[in-house]
Amino acid sequence: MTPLLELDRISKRFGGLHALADVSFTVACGEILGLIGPNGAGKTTLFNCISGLHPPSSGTILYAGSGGLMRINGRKPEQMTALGIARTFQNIRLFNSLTVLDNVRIARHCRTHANFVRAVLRTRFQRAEEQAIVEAAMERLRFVGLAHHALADAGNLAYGDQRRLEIARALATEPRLLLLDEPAAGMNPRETRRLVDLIQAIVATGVTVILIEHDMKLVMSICRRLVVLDHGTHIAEGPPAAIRENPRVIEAYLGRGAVHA
Ligand SMILES: Nc1ncnc2c1ncn2[C@@H]1O[C@H](COP(=O)(O)OP(=O)(O)OP(=O)(O)O)[C@@H](O)[C@H]1O
Repeated sequence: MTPLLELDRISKRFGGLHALADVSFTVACGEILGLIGPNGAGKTTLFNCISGLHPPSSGTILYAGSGGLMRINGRKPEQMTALGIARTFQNIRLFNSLTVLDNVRIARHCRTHANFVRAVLRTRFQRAEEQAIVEAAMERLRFVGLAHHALADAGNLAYGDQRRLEIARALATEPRLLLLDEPAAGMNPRETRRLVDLIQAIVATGVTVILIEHDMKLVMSICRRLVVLDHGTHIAEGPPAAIRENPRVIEAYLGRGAVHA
């Protein structure tokens, strides 16, 4: 397997709380890796470390760049985005009063060369680039099935559509690694089925995905490999069938005694 991301003994402390303790695992190029664990296990904290929102307290994050694996600890979120790491959030973070198209256009700006002077002067370069941004944004909206809502306010979209808009926005940054934080939360079964198709279509384009999800049916069906966290520690890793039978995982989810019940 060719590694895209390697986490080596990542720890994160908030005061006296060890949200993550020595978490290590590797993500291969092109896979959908499921990251699961009970509430408070440290899953979102790990996404925050990888995406630069909260740098780890210790440990190393390695990411495959053009010259091989490089250490990316401590880079800011916009630098992580420029490296090709994009994410969605557990609580949807859209600009509700902007249109669906504008939400994606804003994200797209990280891949452009616009600057203040060009913007004020409205140079031909600037106008051409703006046009390219709109086209690229529309392409992402078509990809997630939201092109027909392009001019609607984001806040007026149905819940499942808002989640897919978040994904379109992340895709607009041209990621190599996409971190999806509970994308199926609050979705009905039909929306969840569409989400599964969408995630598979994203991976088919060459993007690697790490998926945090509490919907076990979804995770087990879409991921060939799972990593399980509990109380900030890595307790298991492997294919869904083995994880389902793993006594430490059963205990983490159901409590002591469940293993022998
Ligand atoms: N910014 C923060 N400041 C202090 N404590 C935090 C912060 N972020 C997370 N925590 C704590 O770290 C622990 C791990 O939280 P985290 O949100 O990463 O868990 P999770 O596995 O994503 O949970 P859930 O499945 O409920 O979303 C929790 O005890 C949480 O309260």
